[in-house]
Amino acid sequence: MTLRIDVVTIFPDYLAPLDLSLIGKARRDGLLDVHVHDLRDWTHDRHRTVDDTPYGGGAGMVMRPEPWGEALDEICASEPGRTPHLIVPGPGGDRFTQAVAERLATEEDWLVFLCGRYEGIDERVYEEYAARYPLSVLSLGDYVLNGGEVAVLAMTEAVARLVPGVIGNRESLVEESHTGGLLEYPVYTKPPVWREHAVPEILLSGDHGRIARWRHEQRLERTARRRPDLMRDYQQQQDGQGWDA
Ligand SMILES: Nc1cc(-c2ccc3ccn(Cc4ccccc4)c3c2)n[nH]1
Repeated sequence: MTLRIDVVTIFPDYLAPLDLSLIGKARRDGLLDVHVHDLRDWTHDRHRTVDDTPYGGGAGMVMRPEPWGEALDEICASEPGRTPHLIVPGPGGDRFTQAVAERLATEEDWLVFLCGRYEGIDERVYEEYAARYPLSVLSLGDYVLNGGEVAVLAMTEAVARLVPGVIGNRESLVEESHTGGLLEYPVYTKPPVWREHAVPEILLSGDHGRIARWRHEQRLERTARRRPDLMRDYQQQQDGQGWDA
C-alpha cells in the first residue's frame, strides 16, 4: 500500500520542498502520495478567517476549531476503509526520533499532519479527533518554532526516506546516524591527501573486514564522545540482546 501523506496548513507554499529531490521523485514514481491542503479552503467568510482571540485573554490568537473540523472530516473520509494517523507537531509533544520515524514508516500507510500556527489550535480539535483516530502530538526538539510546517518537512523527510524505493541504495540507510542507535562513521573521498589531511590508511587497504570493524569502532567512539545518552541506550540494548541471544 502506497504511503499517503496529507498536510493541512495556512502556508501551503512552505511545503513546496516536498516537490523537490528524492521526495519529489518518489511522488512522481508513485511511491508516495502527498497532498498539501490550504486550511483556508474550509473557511466561508470574506477574509477566510482561521484564527480568533483566546478565551481567558492573553497575547496572540488561537486557531478556530470549525475550519479544522470541516477540513479533517473531508480529508479523513477520502480513503474509505483506511484509517489515518493524525500527527500534530507541538513543542510539548513526544520526541520525534529515528525510532518514531521507523515505526511510522513501517506501521502506518496514511499520515495526516496538522500544521498549527499562532498560539496553537483550539484544544477541542485534539479532543474531537483523538476520539476518532490515532492522534500523536510530536516535538522536533526542545526549541520553539512559529508553527508546525518546518516540523512537518523534517518528519516527512525522515519517514519518507525509509519507504522502500525512495532512497535508491538502501545499504546507505544501515550505516547512518541513529540507525541501530549509534552515530555515523566519518566518510572520505578523493583526493587521498587534501591540504595535508590524509585519508585514514585503513580505508585504502581494500581489507573490507578490517574496514567494517574500523567503521563500527568509529561509530562507538563518536557516540560515546558526542552522545553519552545514546551510548547508554545502545549498551543496554546490547546487554539485553546478549542475554536473549
Ligand atoms: N518542536 C517544536 C514544535 C513547535 C511548534 C509546532 C507547532 C506550532 C504551532 C504554533 N507554534 C508556536 C507556539 C510556540 C510555543 C507555544 C505554543 C505555540 C508551534 C510550535 N515548536 N517546537
